[in-house]
Amino acid sequence: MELQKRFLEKIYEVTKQFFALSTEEKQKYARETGSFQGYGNDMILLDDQVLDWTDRLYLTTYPEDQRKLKFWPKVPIEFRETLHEYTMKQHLLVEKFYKAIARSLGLKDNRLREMCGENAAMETRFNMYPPCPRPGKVLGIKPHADGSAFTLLLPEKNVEGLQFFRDGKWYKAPLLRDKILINIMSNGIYKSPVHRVVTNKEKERISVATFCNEGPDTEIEPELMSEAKTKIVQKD
Ligand SMILES: O=C(O)CCC(=O)C(=O)O
Ligand SMILES: [Fe+2]
Repeated sequence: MELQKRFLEKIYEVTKQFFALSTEEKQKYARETGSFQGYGNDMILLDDQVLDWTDRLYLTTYPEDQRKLKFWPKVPIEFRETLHEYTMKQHLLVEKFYKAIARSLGLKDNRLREMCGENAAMETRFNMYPPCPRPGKVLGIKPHADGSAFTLLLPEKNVEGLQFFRDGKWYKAPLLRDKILINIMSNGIYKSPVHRVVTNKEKERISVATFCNEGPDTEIEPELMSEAKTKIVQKD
C-alpha cells in the first residue's frame, strides 16, 4: 500500500514538474493541427468557442506501438518511465475491472475482455488548472461525459474542483487521498456521469485521466447489453 501511495505521488510530482517548465520547453511537445496528441488546450472547432481554463498534455499510452514518443516529455527525466510504469499497472487493473463488470452484468468473466480485445486502447490526459482571477466566470473543464468505455482518474488530493451532475444539481466530488476514481462506460445499465471542473483564485490543481476503450478495429456489439440486461432481469 505504501508503495502504491509513493507511486501515485510520483505521478503527481512528474506532472507538476512538467507543467512548471517554461512555455518554450512545453511547446516542444505541442499538439499538431488536427491531432489530439501532444501539449496544448482544446482543439478550436468554432470561432466563438469558450476555452477551458487549463493546460493539457494528451498522450496515447497503449498499445505501445501506438505511442508517439515525440510528444512524451524528456523533462522531467523520470516522466517517460513513470508514465510507462503507470500504464502497465493500469492495464492490469483494467483486465480485472473488465472481469468484475462482466460478472456484475451476469456475463461470463471473459465476455467483455474478448469483445474489447487484447489491445484495449488507453489515452492519458494530464490536466493542470492554474489559479483563475474570475472563478465564477470560467470553468477548468466544461460539463462533459467522458467518451471512453471507462476512465481512471487520479484527481488532485488537496484542491477541490471536480463536480458531478445529478438530478439537476452539481455536487462536489470529495477530495480523494491516494485513490483512483473510476468513471464507467455509458450504456443502459451503467451511466456515464456528466462532470465538470470549477476553478479557484488561489491554487493550481492537477489531475491525470486515463481513458480506456476497446482496441482499434473492435466494436462492442449492442447485443451485449441486451444480453446483460436480460440476465439481470432474470436474476431479479
Ligand atoms: O480534473 C479532473 O478532476 C477531471 C478531469 C476530466 O474530467 C477529464 O480530463 O476528462
Ligand atoms: Fe472527464
